[in-house]
Amino acid sequence: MAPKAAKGDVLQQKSPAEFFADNRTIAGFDNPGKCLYTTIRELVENALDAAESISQLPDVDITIEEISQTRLNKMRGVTSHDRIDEELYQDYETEDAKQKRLAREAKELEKLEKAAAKSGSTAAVDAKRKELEAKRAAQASRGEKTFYKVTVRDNGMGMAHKDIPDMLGRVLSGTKYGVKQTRGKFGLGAKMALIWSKMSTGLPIEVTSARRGSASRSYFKLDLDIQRNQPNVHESKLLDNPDGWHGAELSVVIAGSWTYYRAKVIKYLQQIAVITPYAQFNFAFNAEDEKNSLALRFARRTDTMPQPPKATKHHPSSVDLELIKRLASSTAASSLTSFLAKEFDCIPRDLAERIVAEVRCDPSTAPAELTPKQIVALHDLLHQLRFDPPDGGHLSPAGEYNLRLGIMKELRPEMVATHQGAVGVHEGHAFIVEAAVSVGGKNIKPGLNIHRFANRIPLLFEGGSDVVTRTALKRIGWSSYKINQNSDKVGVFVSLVSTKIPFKGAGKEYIADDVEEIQAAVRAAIQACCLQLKSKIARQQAAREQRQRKKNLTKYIPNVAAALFAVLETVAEQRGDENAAKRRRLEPDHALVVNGVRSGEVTEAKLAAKLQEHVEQIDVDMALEYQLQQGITDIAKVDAHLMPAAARHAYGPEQHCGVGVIRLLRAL
Ligand SMILES: Nc1ncnc2c1ncn2[C@@H]1O[C@H](COP(=O)(O)OP(=O)(O)OP(=O)(O)O)[C@@H](O)[C@H]1O
Repeated sequence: MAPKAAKGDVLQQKSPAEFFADNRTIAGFDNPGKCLYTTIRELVENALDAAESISQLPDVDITIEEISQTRLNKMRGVTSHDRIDEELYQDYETEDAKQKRLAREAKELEKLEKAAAKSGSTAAVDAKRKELEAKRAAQASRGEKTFYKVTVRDNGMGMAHKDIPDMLGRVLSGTKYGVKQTRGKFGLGAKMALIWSKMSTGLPIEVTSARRGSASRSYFKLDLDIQRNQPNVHESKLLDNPDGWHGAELSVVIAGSWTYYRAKVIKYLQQIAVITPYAQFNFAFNAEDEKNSLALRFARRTDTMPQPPKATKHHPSSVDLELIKRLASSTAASSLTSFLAKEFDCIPRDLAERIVAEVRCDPSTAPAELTPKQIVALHDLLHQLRFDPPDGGHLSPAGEYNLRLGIMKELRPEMVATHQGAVGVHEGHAFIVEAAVSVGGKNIKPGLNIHRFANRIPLLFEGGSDVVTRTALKRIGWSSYKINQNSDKVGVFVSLVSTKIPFKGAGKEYIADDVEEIQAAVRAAIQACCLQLKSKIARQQAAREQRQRKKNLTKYIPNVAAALFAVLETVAEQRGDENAAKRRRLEPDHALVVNGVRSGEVTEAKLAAKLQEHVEQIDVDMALEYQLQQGITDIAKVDAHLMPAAARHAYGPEQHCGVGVIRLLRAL
């Protein structure tokens, strides 16, 4: 007998919007701070997709306006009242508790001041004072929360007036579901921002948008009916578009935490500037208190934009039963043969005919009339056959040039190497891995600094589980490339592009480490960069060692000269002592030096100068020898011509040095 349903077990259904509202974490909307970060990120990525899809160099303006609870209440038409019963509030403190707290704080401060007097550093005292001040300010604001109006404006393709409500007010709706490399994929991001704004402030989203060449701009104020998963339009109108603007501007008011996520937001902007150096980002944080405001500009560094990604067809080895059914019912092809040739990648007509024969179907069968059994047979067959892999021509990697440029611009490393791997395939989807490894630079910590990108989105969270982090930490023998992974300032940049990135979760925060093909490609790309750096590092190390050796030798010259001169003086003074002279039979060269000391021609200063000259010579000889070892003598022999300063000139004497010959010109 089936178990009886408990009294409360009522069958319920959830709309997708309700599901994601209940499980915000899946989409990267964890706590208020993270929600602020993810909102910015989703809107910025939509802006970039929109500009790139029309081959427009992206201009993205991001503004965050801080809004106090009192101001938010005014916007919502809620009146703020004075408190009637203080004791009801979370921040209520009895007089007794307040006195105790003040005494405790004073004690803590006194202790820190005493320690500071001893150590001479007041840093800890200052930090404590700041903390107490912040606490006092929070108390004075009576636990008021802070809210943020996030506005992102772009110069992209814009949205059609009639589509805006569905695109932004219906979860799981979008234009990026095809087989194409895009930053967005799930049809969720902008709607999650709206859901969060509904949950935290109750305010709708405002959208202004225009398509290219449009005489009007669309304006919408809308929210999302979470239970029904459908847009709820508050206001819509068409405005004039006198300057022919195209793009979109979206504004949401949400709860957040700038203080805790400030660093992450800035890092995200820096990273997106690295991977999209052809975009310009203007960022402004407008605080309630002007002194806390911040403005950043990430200028465009190049007008060279990677070729935009192209939509491609499904690769036959990656399709599932449902997809075949869907394609069969929606295709314009009238026969099974043309269906296979038209709807799938890597199936030319002749192969399509052979497949149809193999599946034992009538080639003229209309795809929509395939029986469930025939579809199962076709599916099984497609997974058994051998097809050419996708060629990757539809992908749009950042390009080594852009990657290098972005890194140079943001980090200014001492050296950087880049590499783009060959096209790989995972579940029928082509992918390309690009990598860069840099050494040195500003604002970079010693050790491995790993930067991850997927479809040109920076990934900042869950790094520990990501394929790039794991590969860099565990699968690369850094020392064999003369890189010290603990003390050198190493930047590792890996960018993966594909029509399907195996993200774990809709929040797109990290890429699984369990896809062998991707793992191997990441490893190979990092290794290729390291190999390029190895010889540069070796050269740099040798030069450094040489400089150090020269420095050490030079340091001892005064002492050695003094000691040597003292010995020579002693020998010179033994002129009259016949027995001593007999005992000390001098080599002719040495006798010359001793005589020089006697005559005053050889002095301590002259000895020091000679030693210095010798050290310089060793330096030059070693440099030459090193170059010979490195086999770069040909480079040293390359002729270099300088423009004479005057039209009439004569050749001067040649100057020979260890590494080359310089012939000077004399103007006549
Ligand atoms: N700035 C914009 N310009 C033009 N179209 C936009 C813009 N923002 C959103 N859209 C449209 O709205 C759709 C839904 O956007 P949304 O952020 O919800 O999902 P997505 O970008 O498709 O996927 P994901 O959830 O992976 O980010 C997009 O597919 C796009 O067509």
